[in-house]
Amino acid sequence: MESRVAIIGSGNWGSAISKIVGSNTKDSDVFESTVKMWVYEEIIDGKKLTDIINEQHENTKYLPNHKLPDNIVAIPDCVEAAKGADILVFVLPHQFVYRICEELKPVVRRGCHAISLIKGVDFRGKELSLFSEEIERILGIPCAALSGANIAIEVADEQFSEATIACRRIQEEGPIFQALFHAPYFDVRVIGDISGLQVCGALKNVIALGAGFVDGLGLGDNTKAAVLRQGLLEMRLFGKTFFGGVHTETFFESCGVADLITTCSGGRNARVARTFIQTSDSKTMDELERELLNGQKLQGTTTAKEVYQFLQLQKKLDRFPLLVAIYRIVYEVAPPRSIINCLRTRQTFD
Ligand SMILES: NC(=O)C1=CN([C@@H]2O[C@H](COP(=O)(O)OP(=O)(O)OC[C@H]3O[C@@H](n4cnc5c(N)ncnc54)[C@H](O)[C@@H]3O)[C@@H](O)[C@H]2O)C=CC1
Ligand SMILES: O=C(CO)COP(=O)(O)O
Repeated sequence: MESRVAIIGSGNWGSAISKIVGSNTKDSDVFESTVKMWVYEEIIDGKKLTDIINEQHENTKYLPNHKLPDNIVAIPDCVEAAKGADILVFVLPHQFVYRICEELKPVVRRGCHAISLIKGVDFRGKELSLFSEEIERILGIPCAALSGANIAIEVADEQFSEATIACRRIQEEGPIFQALFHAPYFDVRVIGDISGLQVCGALKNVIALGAGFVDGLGLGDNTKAAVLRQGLLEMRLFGKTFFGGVHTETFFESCGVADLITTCSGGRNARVARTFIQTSDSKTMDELERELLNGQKLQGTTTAKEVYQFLQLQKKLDRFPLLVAIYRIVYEVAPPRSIINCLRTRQTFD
């Protein structure tokens, strides 16, 4: 029997990936053609976003000027979208995942598989977990993860990108997820390191804030490269310290260094962080996110806070100087140039 796919989320990345998923399920022997996509309902110019997507086949708010395949069907109720699915694709800003999973719990059927495209960590209380773990825990189904150097608009424009999928049973699940996500312009490699892949996806968003600060300060590429180098080291240390089975090789996949580079150059986190430094009227990152992103969500700011609080609890702040410096610039009005101090190997006084 063909597998039924549902996409949970329809923002900038959710809409871009729905182009690939819709095209791969259409006329497939493996997947049912129709893909239900949960859309957080909004009214755009007096019309429901779900109606716009279903009539115009375009998400005019989150991915304007890109046609979605007509077998992608927008559904405003997440329970309705997920009911009966064999594969659930989670692609929503990380702050909303927990609530949605709780809503889906009663309808997710046994034998269903999930894959998380979310970049972030879950920190509530004392435990820090990855979203594949949270989805598995709440819904009781296995969850893989996809991450890579994938600025949504470039993927939607069909510019060549690589991506990494991590799953536990590579032989069994790998080909299914490849069939769902691989495209001539979206080249997917499958690995086994689920934790490493997600640590990369979460932390690179924080490092990208640092890269944005460097841009905003008018510093050059050498300084930015220093931020990326230190960032990559802290990403690896974080993964190896707090999660089992994290491999150094993962940091050389698309989900690792490649995503770090792309996010630090063209991503939203870097862009908003740059403006944060350059604006003269001391706006907060949250204010700038609302002003600049038209409803899209920054993941780096919340992740910076979650990671900082976790490291504080673990008494390991001193081992992650760059992550700490970025947190303090965003939340404790530390001078932006303090980012340089944490890159120095010897104390100097400017
Ligand atoms: N945009 C990109 O280039 C990429 C994003 N990602 C990751 O994918 C995940 C999803 O990101 P995007 O699709 O870009 O989302 P987005 O940044 O476009 O976020 C907006 C989405 O959040 C929804 N939303 C707003 N308020 C909500 C609420 N109260 N409850 C539930 N949903 C609500 C909106 O309807 C919209 O679908 C994130 O973890 C992100 O890091 C990964 C690769 C690329
Ligand atoms: O994850 C991304 C690219 O791979 C997108 O990064 P931003 O959220 O900073 O735009």
